[in-house]
Amino acid sequence: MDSTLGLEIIEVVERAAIASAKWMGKGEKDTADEVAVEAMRERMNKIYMRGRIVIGEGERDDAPMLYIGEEVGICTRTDAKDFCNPDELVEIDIAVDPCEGTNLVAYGQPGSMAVLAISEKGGLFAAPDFYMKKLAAPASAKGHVDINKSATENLKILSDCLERSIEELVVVVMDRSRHKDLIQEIRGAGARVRLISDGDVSAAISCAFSGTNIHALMGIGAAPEGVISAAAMRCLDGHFQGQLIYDPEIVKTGLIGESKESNIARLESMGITDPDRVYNAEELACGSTVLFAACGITPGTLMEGVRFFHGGARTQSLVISSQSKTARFVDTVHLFDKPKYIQLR
Ligand SMILES: O=C(COP(=O)(O)O)[C@@H](O)[C@H](O)[C@H](O)[C@H](O)COP(=O)(O)O
Ligand SMILES: [Mn+2]
Ligand SMILES: [Mn+2]
Repeated sequence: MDSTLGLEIIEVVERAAIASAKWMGKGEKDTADEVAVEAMRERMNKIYMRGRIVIGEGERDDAPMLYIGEEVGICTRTDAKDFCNPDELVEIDIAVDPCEGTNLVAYGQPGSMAVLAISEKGGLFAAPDFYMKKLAAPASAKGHVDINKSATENLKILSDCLERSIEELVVVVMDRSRHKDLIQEIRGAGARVRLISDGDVSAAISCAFSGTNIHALMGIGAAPEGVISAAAMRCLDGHFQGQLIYDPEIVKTGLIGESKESNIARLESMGITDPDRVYNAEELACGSTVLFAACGITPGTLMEGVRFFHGGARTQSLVISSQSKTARFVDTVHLFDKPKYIQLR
């Protein structure tokens, strides 16, 4: 994969984050999402690449942009042969969430980001628009904790791996009724729970960074977000496991098809014959090279949000590469229109 891609995708997530941040706190989640999609797509189509969206805007809501299967990049244009040699370029698959945490942006809450993951063709699991049970934990617990074990058992293991008491552990769980028992169990085991209303990508990746005070993510979120989280965790060597959830009874909220049976049939039509399979990060993001980029929209555990000043904005992004084995925090000043000054922080 071209190493300059790592630089180009920083701008892709930055543009999406800036566009969305303009709608921060305005209570209009759809607009905050739409402008991020538009900005991401526009910048992506300027990159010298042959890309295809494998995780994108709604499978079900017939989204006009960054839809699953959409080809992106200069070298996918019909006139591509006039200025590039598409045959020489590796075909890449892209998973995007231009506005991860639309509610967080709309209501001015922390933890939203513009995010994407890239790998060569076939390198990312094309997750259906279902739910996923997730377990994320730091690298030292990788392969020791297990999604098939109870929360109590995993907390004991985590406590040993991190050499701290269970009381010193913080577990992020999405604040949903489906997690009532899970939350009770975690608290009962002695750990502390951080409930989030949205944004489990940020929570999953935060587990890989010491100092975030997040030691695990447990519970059920969306499957596409699971693949994006897995891409980052695979590069960071963190622990991530995901299991598709296709039973509407378990999820209790959201769109998840009519019945368990029809969902199993849908998974089968996609080639998923074992719907209960547990996938690890290396299976969800199996490509030989994986790139991940995110830019904070509102401030979060990992990144600052977009800060506007007269004539410009300052952003913070995180770019992770399996190839260069780096996690880069990129601080960028964007000059829009003859700024009166450049904000230092
Ligand atoms: O919070 C989220 C919303 O993402 P977005 O729609 O891109 O703003 C994600 O982090 C969650 O993973 C997920 O979408 C959520 O768990 C869906 O669950 P629910 O709200 O219960 O239907
Ligand atoms: Mn999302
Ligand atoms: Mn989104």
